[in-house]
Amino acid sequence: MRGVEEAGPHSPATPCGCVKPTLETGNILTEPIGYLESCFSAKNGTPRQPSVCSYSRACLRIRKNIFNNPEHSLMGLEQFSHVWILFVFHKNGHLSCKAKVQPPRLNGAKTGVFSTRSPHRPNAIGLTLAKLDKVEGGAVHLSGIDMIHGTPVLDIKPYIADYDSPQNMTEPPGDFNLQNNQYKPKTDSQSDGKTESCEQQQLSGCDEPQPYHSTKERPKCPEDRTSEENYQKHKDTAKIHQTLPKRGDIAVDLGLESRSDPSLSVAEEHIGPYGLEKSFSTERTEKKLRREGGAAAPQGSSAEMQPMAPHCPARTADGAPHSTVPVWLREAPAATLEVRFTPHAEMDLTQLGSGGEPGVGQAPFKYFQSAEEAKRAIEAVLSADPRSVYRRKLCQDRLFYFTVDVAHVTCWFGDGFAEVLRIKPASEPVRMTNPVESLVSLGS
Ligand SMILES: C[S@@+](CC[C@H](N)C(=O)[O-])C[C@H]1O[C@@H](n2cnc3c(N)ncnc32)[C@H](O)[C@@H]1O
Repeated sequence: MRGVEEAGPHSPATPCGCVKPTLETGNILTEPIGYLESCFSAKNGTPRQPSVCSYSRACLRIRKNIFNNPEHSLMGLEQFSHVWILFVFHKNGHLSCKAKVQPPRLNGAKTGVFSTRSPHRPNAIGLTLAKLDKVEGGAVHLSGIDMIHGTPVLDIKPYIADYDSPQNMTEPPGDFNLQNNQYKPKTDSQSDGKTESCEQQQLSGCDEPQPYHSTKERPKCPEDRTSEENYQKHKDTAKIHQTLPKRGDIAVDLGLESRSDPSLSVAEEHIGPYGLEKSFSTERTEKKLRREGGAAAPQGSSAEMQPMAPHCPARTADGAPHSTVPVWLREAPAATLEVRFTPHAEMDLTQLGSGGEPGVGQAPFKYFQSAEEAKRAIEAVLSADPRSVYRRKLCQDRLFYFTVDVAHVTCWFGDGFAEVLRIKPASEPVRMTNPVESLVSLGS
């Protein structure tokens, strides 16, 4: 394969002195196609992934300065159930980012930024798979989102399972290839004098870098290794500690809806983006529940992730390749919390849904259809524990606030639960970002 010429932002000129078009150097000046109107006003309390809360709603209106007739650009989109949303993490606060980050699920341990969904990355671009509820003129109505109000959106693309899910990828028959994570031992004559072990092939094929460090023992080939063995290996190397997970925990780990979520229809499960992992997770859930617990990163440590046995993908029953995730994502320590509402908070919510105190005329919810729906959304957000690792460890007894739709929620966290204390009308309406401020230059 031909190497890609390095033409960074500081070398826009060709050897002959011509200036290369910026697209060729990878520098683009983006112009948001619209600014998201979201039920979440701030980062606090916004789900970490779209799968956390199926009631989280948003609307995106295509701007007229992108297309004179925004509705033309959305023609045909209504035929899709899900869309990819590419957006800018405009509220990151700073442009800097680190090569290693501490994702909340790792409870303080570090891993490479590109193996996470951290908002703090070289180009502050987010990618969310949202449910497309409705296309209305030049606007799209979405649910299951994890972006805050005012988020500049760069693009919408339809989710197409045939293209976007490894389950649906076709492969050359009977051949080893790097995409399918299958190990086929090389003969000596093939090996070129270099050691290309199962582990290397596995590494090249897997989504996540999870090297073995032992050179003495040739690791089992992916298809030989059971997930139980993977777990054992991880347990040995990462000095994990065990906690008994709840069912919902696994769902959140893998970006799944909770099974108790009544909005999850069979059709969505079937065609949805996480269908593959769902069957996968059910099996793992059972295994996980059978044994005593899951792995956890060392509590309170800021250690780097220890090398661990990859979760090696096998294949689905019909022979399609699985996707692979690292053990820390499915065995992470963050548990699903039980969510309670005080009688006072229940009352607040009912009042809010009915338009506020009698005579005050407070507008009811803008995004939720009922107080019941708002309650479910609050439950979903809190059960996934939205606190940062810092807050979880050092400010455990502090009150936690967040705003969803017109509800300003006050709660506190105890051992394994979150309790909603008050729900008041949000005092400040969310202000839209000035579009001019949101022009983002990428790659410079
Ligand atoms: C972990 S990111 C994941 C986003 C996306 N699903 C992805 O994988 O790229 C989601 C978190 O980003 C934060 N966030 C959402 N919108 C943001 C914005 N416009 N600017 C900065 N941070 C944002 C919220 O705290 C939210 O919990």
